[in-house]
Amino acid sequence: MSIPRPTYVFALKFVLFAVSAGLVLISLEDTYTNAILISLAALVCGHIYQIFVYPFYFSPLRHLPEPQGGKFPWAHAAILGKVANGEAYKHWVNSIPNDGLIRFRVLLNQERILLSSPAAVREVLVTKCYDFDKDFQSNSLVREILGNGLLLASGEEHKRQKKIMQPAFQYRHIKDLYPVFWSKALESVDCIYSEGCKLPGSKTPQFASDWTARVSLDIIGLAGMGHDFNSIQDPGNELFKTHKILVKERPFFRWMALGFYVPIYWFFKLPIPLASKKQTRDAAKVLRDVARDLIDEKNKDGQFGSDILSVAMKSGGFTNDELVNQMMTFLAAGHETTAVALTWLVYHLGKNLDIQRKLCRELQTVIPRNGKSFTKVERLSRLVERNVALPDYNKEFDPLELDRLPYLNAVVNEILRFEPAVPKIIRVAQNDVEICGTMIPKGTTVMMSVNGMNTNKDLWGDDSMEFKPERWLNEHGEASNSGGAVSNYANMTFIHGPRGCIGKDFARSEILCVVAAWYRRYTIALVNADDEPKRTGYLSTRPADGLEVNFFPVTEPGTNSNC
Ligand code: HEM
Repeated sequence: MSIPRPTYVFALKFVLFAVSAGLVLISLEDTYTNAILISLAALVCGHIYQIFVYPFYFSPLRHLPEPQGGKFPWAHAAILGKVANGEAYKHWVNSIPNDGLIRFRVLLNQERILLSSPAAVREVLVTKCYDFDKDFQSNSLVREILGNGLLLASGEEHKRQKKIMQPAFQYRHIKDLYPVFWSKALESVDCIYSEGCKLPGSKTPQFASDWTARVSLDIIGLAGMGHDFNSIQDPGNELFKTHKILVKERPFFRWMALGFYVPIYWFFKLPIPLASKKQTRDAAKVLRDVARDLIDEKNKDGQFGSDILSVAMKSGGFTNDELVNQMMTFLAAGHETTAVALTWLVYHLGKNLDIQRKLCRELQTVIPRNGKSFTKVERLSRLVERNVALPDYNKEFDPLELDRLPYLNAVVNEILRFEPAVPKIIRVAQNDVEICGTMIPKGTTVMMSVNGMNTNKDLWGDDSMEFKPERWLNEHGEASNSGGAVSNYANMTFIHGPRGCIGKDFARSEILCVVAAWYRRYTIALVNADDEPKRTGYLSTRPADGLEVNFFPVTEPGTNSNC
């Protein structure tokens, strides 16, 4: 169970103190005016102490390095509000000299800690994981939509749920899902061809984010719960539209951002009719009903597939309501994140056409044009292409082979490092607890900058700010698992420890399949290649304009290959 932050506790104590001081005076002197004046004075003094005295003269965090600026009343929140989600933390981690901890302040000088070293991150995420919990306010708001699933559960309840769900996400099970990932990826290739593929020179661009959302929703629907949302074929269908309402950052979710600075939770609980709140709840109900029907169906006919829901049901560890909560959690945590990662991949390969060509060439050596089996023409064209390994032409293509393609894996690892879909992590100290020898008072909010750590020069080398898949290859062109980083904690994309992303292998394999299918068949060119896209989003950060691209078919390997 999380707790409110120190400032609110402090303010509450002073209100109580002021009111009781007032009551004592009323009973002693019976003069209401004096009593009210003294109560007010106590309140004002308390707040002056908390805002102007404590953070600078008494706080155990006062000696830590701070970013520049930070003027009253907004303090460093003024900077956080001006730049895209997570960008200020990234800058601070990479520019402020520190020993692993940075202090910053938000509205009315409330103190926050930003972690910047592997040792500090390790303490919070691994060795003292349950001394820190997720943010009480945002969790409570999101829990109304998703239920108390794995993402939001705390303490012992979280341990119980993770133990039951873990087997469904182990790689030995994820590899059974490759055919689902691959068939959906191929379906999107065909649909892009009929809806959006352009011959060179024609100009009707597509939005990359639209295709990444469609393909990733179908994959999480089918591989997660055995249900085809059919959004690749039919983006106008009701379920796709409903899911869009849920993941779109409506004002409902923006309240969470405000909650970082002021205690909005209780206000939000008041029965004030807000259109966005109702719309989000209605959309959640539709999806919960779909999940409930699927569970009932599976229970009735006893047919369990290889999807995550079936595996969870077979474990027998969850009630039906808990299963619904888990499905809502996977739909929320597993859709937008992979869609965003894929969109950024399209952007960076659009900026780096040489990387795109190298990837395409690797894919053409092993994947048949139709993604299934090699045709006679392909066999012939490969014979004329020199230095191309000859695949076994009689075999159906097995998507598990993608795991063995070094450049494809390097490109996917690099996009996950360079553009982590979740750029910042928030925790709240549940007790007075030390991080790297500094005492952190109970209730302090602790931030981790995922994109800051992922691009830190000290951890990744001087080229840390470049998009460079080659860092994931050794000198023989074979896969290198660390990407050259000096610590395991340098790569924070899926974080670490007991609360690390359970969908890590699922997401990687899904992205691998979609990228292989798309770049095997298309060159994807940015419409505005010279513009840096504006970033938007509170939970994940994506290109604000949806990223306009053109899909051009690549020619087959042979003397005239265009990739
Ligand atoms: C590129 C894709 C993804 C990224 C970058 C990502 C990242 C993350 C991160 C950073 C967390 C930790 C959040 C926190 O503790 O504050 C997390 C947790 C989680 N993710 Fe993912 N995720 C991805 C894909 C997925 C997928 C595909 C699924 C499910 C199918 C999934 C399910 C979850 C769940 C259930 C948790 C909570 C785990 C726990 O608290 O024990 N994620 N993810």
